[in-house]
Amino acid sequence: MRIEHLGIAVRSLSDSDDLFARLLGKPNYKQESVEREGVKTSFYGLGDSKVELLEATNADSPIAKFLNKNGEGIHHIAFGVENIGYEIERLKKQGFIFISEEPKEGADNKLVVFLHPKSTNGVLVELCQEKP
Ligand SMILES: CC[C@@H](C(=O)O)C(=O)SCCNC(=O)CCNC(=O)[C@H](O)C(C)(C)COP(=O)(O)OP(=O)(O)OC[C@H]1O[C@@H](n2cnc3c(N)ncnc32)[C@H](O)[C@@H]1OP(=O)(O)O
Ligand SMILES: [Co+2]
Repeated sequence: MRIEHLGIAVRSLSDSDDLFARLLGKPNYKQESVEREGVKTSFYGLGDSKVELLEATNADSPIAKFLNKNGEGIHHIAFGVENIGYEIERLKKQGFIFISEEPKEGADNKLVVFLHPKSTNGVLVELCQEKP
């Protein structure tokens, strides 16, 4: 496993794109919406990892709920894995709780699943695998 990306919840993608481009000294390499998750994302490459900015696209989005409760900030950590099915089975046997055990299409050509923060010390964990 490695840290594939850090997800950061933001209120305005355009304002935060401006901020992160200045912070990291380079522009984002893509924006992509994932309607199922109710998010619009913006990605920055950072060595072997990425920063994923997340703006809510509707009021029911997990990002809208998170922003209402916590304000802007780190929303999740995503671990990159080679075989997501294998990791789901391995972690289930260890007692970890998945929000859904079915990998779904994420952003940036990935299959993704989430572990519930209640089973991971209050941190929302995403597993992601490159789409075959
Ligand atoms: C773009 C696709 C993909 C990618 O390719 O990278 C993404 O990153 S999508 C990112 C957005 N999608 C998700 O976050 C999906 C997974 N999340 C969920 O399913 C839900 O957010 C949740 C974690 C199940 C919580 O939903 P819900 O129970 O409806 O919300 P509550 O507000 O009632 O929270 C319950 C409980 O959970 C705590 N919580 C919520 N979000 C987080 C978080 N990001 N990190 C840590 N803890 C979180 C919340 O504080 C509540 O705790 P208690 O108050 O103690 O009960
Ligand atoms: Co993510």
